[in-house]
Amino acid sequence: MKREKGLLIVLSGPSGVGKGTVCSALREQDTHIRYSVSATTRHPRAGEVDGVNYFFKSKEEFERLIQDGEMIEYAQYVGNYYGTPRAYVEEMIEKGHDVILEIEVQGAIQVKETFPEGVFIFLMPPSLKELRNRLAGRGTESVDLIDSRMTVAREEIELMDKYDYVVENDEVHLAVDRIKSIVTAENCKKDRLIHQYQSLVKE
Ligand SMILES: Nc1nc2c(ncn2[C@@H]2O[C@H](COP(=O)(O)OP(=O)(O)O)[C@@H](O)[C@H]2O)c(=O)[nH]1
Ligand SMILES: Nc1ncnc2c1ncn2[C@@H]1O[C@H](COP(=O)(O)OP(=O)(O)O)[C@@H](O)[C@H]1O
Repeated sequence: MKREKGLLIVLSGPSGVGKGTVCSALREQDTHIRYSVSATTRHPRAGEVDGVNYFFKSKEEFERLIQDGEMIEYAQYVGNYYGTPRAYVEEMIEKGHDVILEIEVQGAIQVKETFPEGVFIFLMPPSLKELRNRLAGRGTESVDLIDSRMTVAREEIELMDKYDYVVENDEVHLAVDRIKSIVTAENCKKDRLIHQYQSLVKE
C-alpha cells in the first residue's frame, strides 16, 4: 500500500563523527531514502559541487531565503549559516518518500518543533579521542577549526537527550544497518499506519 506520508529523518552528531560517510554508504544501498541538500555560506571544500553537497550561498542570499520563509530551519555553526530548504523536503514527504536531513543540533531542535512526528537520530563517535582523529584525518580543517568543532561537539553530545535514537558509528556498515533498522521499525509504527488501514475496512 502506498504510504500517505514519508518519514522525516534527522541525523545529527558532532562534526567528524561520520554523518557524511554513513549517509553515502546508505545511498549506495537502494533504500529509497531521499537526501535533502542544505544551503550554507561556508566555502566549498575541494571536490564539493554546488547543488550536490550544498547550495553555496552568500550571506545576503542566505538571509533573503530566511526572510522569504524558504528554510525549514537554519543555524549558525562555527561562523557560517547552514539551513534546510523547505520545498524539496515538503514535496518528498507529501509524495510518501522518506527524507534524511543531516544537520546540527540547533537545527534539529527547530525541526522537532515543526515536525514532532520526525525520527531523530544522534550519531555518536566511539570516543572524543577517536572523533578528533577522524577530524584531523579528514584533512579539511585547520587545527584552530578542529578545536572549535571539538568544543561544539561536547555541547552537542550534551543535547543528545533531545533525540529518539543514539547510533554509535564504530564501523560504517554497522551504523548503516542500525539506521536502516530504525527506519524500518518507524515505518511499521501503528500510529503512522492506523488511519490508512482503518480506511480499508470502511471502503
Ligand atoms: N542546522 C543545520 N545544520 C546543517 C545543515 N547542513 C549541514 N549542517 C551541519 O553543519 C555542521 C557543519 O557542516 P560542514 O561544514 O559540512 O562540516 P562536516 O559536517 O564536519 O563535514 C555539521 O554538523 C552539519 O551536519 C543544515 O541544513 N542545517
Ligand atoms: N566508522 C568509521 N571509522 C573510521 N573512520 C570513519 C568512520 N566513519 C567516518 N570515518 C572517517 O572520519 C572522517 C569524518 O567523516 P565525515 O563523514 O566527513 O564526518 P561528518 O560528516 O560527520 O563531519 C572521514 O575521514 C571518514 O572517512
